[in-house]
Amino acid sequence: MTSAPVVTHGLTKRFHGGQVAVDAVDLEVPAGSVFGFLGPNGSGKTTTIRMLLGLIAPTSGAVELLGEPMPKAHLRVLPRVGALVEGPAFYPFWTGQANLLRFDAADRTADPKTRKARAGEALERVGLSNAAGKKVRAYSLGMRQRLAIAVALMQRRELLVLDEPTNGLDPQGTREVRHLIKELASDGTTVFTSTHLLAEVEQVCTHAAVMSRGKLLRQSTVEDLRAGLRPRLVVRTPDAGTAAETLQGLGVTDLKTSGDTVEGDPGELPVEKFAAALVAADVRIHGFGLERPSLEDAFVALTGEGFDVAE
Ligand SMILES: Nc1ncnc2c1ncn2[C@@H]1O[C@H](COP(=O)(O)OP(=O)(O)OP(=O)(O)O)[C@@H](O)[C@H]1O
Repeated sequence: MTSAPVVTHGLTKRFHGGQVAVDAVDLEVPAGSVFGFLGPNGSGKTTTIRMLLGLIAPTSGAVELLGEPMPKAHLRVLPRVGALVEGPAFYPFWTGQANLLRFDAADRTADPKTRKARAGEALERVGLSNAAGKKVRAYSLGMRQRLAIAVALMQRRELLVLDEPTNGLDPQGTREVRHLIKELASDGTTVFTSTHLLAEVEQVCTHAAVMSRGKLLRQSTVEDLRAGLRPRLVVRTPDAGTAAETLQGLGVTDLKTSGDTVEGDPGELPVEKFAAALVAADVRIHGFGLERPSLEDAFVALTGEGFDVAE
């Protein structure tokens, strides 16, 4: 059995001034997963990632990366981990390839004899082979971010830790980076990526952990995150008032009406009976169906707040 590449026990960070940024977090990231570390701005994601990588010390708790204790084993562990925490600063007037070679030259664990070949491979993996000889100044934002990921890929990595890798990118750049993450994961690398975007988790991740105000609320497969919520019955009709009354009479709970839409929790009731009952009550039906809850619904159910509410 392979042990989980990232494990934390009661990981806590209290900054000077008493603020608890990360509060007793127990993470377990399965091998081979694309793990979305999800939470609004300020929920403690970056602070957690910095502790995982040994960039700051926890106030209490423990971190294991690739089965080894951090930061104690950092010399053995970190060469097996590619990280993108704060984007590396590139020289704009140097080519992408020259920038990669420079970062590798600063890495004492890197073999200078294989440097050029490794840079070529990393550029290939992020889809920048054709732009290797272009100055970084001429790169789009997406290309720069892919180059930053190439820095992390200069050596073979078992684990990639990415802090908001699509932050600040335009839609095209975002698509490029999401595609790249999926591709990296498809050859077995575990990817741990933080994000404040639910869509990113839906599109890219197999697993997710939800952070809110420093606490880890839930971690599971993305599928199970949604599965906790029942589908909602949604009816679109110009006769919303009568529809709501009829559905209530049939036992639908948690009914909400907004404009021409009535929705509610059908529980275990047979849905096929509802349409007939609505028609019998002279309700004109423009739309009728069961809607699968979104990840956003799951998030709101977990935290009791909208996703964009930061603090
Ligand atoms: N060096 C620091 N000193 C004091 N407080 C800090 C420090 N770094 C972070 N914090 C606070 O800790 C909390 C968590 O911040 P953190 O950056 O980990 O959140 P985040 O989820 O990564 O959000 P963002 O996406 O905005 O970076 C915030 O309230 C932040 O203001």
